[in-house]
Amino acid sequence: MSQSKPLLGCIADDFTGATDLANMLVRGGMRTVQTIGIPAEIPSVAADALVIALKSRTIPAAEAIEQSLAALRWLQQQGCTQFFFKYCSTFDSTDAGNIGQVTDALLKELGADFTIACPAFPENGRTIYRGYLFVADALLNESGMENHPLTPMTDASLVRVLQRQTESKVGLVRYDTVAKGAAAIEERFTALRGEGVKMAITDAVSDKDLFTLGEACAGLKLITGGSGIALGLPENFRRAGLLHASAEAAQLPKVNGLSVVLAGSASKATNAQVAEWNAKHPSYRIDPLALARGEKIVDQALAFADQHIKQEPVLIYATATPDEVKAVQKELGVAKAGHLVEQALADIAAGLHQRGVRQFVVAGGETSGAVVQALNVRALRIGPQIDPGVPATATLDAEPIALALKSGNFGSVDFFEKALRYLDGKVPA
Ligand SMILES: Nc1ncnc2c1ncn2[C@@H]1O[C@H](COP(=O)(O)OP(=O)(O)OP(=O)(O)O)[C@@H](O)[C@H]1O
Ligand SMILES: O=C(O)[C@@H](O)C(=O)CO
Repeated sequence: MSQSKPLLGCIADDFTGATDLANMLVRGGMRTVQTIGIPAEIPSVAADALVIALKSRTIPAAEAIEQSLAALRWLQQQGCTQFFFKYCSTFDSTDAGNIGQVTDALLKELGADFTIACPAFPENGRTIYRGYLFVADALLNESGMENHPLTPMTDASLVRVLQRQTESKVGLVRYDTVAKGAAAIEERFTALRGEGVKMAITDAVSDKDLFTLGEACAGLKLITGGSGIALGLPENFRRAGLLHASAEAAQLPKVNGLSVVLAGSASKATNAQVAEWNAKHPSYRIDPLALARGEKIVDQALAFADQHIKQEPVLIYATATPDEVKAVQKELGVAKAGHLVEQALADIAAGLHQRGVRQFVVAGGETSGAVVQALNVRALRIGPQIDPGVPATATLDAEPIALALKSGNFGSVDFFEKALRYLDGKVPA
């Protein structure tokens, strides 16, 4: 893999989340490689951190545990000494899992008795106070996340949400402790351990809090959370003399080819980005009910792309308002609707690749998972940040594909156009 062994081994429960975390680690000076699932062969580039992207957020808990443990064992074999379980900054999960269940399994496998759960990502408006998660000015359950197609978040108390997913005791490190600094946080960890707490939600309202928390986590075998809590981790390795300054900036190879945008996210931000694109550029809308009726939607979408892509990029999307999504789900069921749309976008991505498309902007974590699997992507090099939480990436193949995998609620309203510029190598100085 590299002259030196990787330090941090990360398991992400979806693909956009994985690039979000990888982006954060790269910004912190860690050379980072992201693999799609457990790689069959070891990537041949040097890395201080490895991020394994799973698609385990919404699968049955037993399968998520099995996949996460397999990923952990592979990371241990590569020499990683600290481990990170990355999930969504909006704590996307249901009572059936998988955050609590997977955390329990990872702790047990590592022989560890305590970890934190910190999805805070202030740069993207996610803050935690007294255990309650806010998205910008709204509590999680009033932020639009209560309408998520797969993981509706209807309770903002993360202690309660996590407690429903585990038999282990869940605790809280409150903001007043975090504000006192790393030593006070570590004391609180010890006290919580004494009370039998295995997982503690940690308050954090700013990047400064995340740096402090990161420092306090230096001795933990396992850290769990969003990408924000990774902010402070590179410094721990530097302080220990294990991470050295690297001249390798977040550089990507130039990827030539046609470009498209695929959106299977129904999140608020994606809805706004789709509307912005539609005002100026061509797009094709996938109707999930037509898919369910067996209409040849994939062929129609590809035929539409054929009319445009040699002149300009197109958007192909299933993105819809919460009411429209609910109506489709009522008719088809949540899982079937999600799967039909993901499969269609995956088939469309494969068809577009055959037509010479090499630059893909993809919106939605589940959607990105389906698309990168269809494109046979095995590992990604992480490039410059497009917007907070979303880097430009390129596959590690001889003939690379450029990808921007956008989490549903990330990115400015003009994200699609901006991302296409980045994938084309037009990065502002
Ligand atoms: N019009 C629609 N009707 C029903 N389901 C849809 C529709 N559009 C998209 N979906 C499904 O909704 C789910 C959206 O999940 P996805 O993870 O891709 O986006 P997201 O949740 O916004 O992103 P993230 O997980 O990064 O926050 C997918 O399973 C997708 O297939
Ligand atoms: O943490 C986030 O919000 C994202 O990286 C993500 O996981 C959304 O799917």
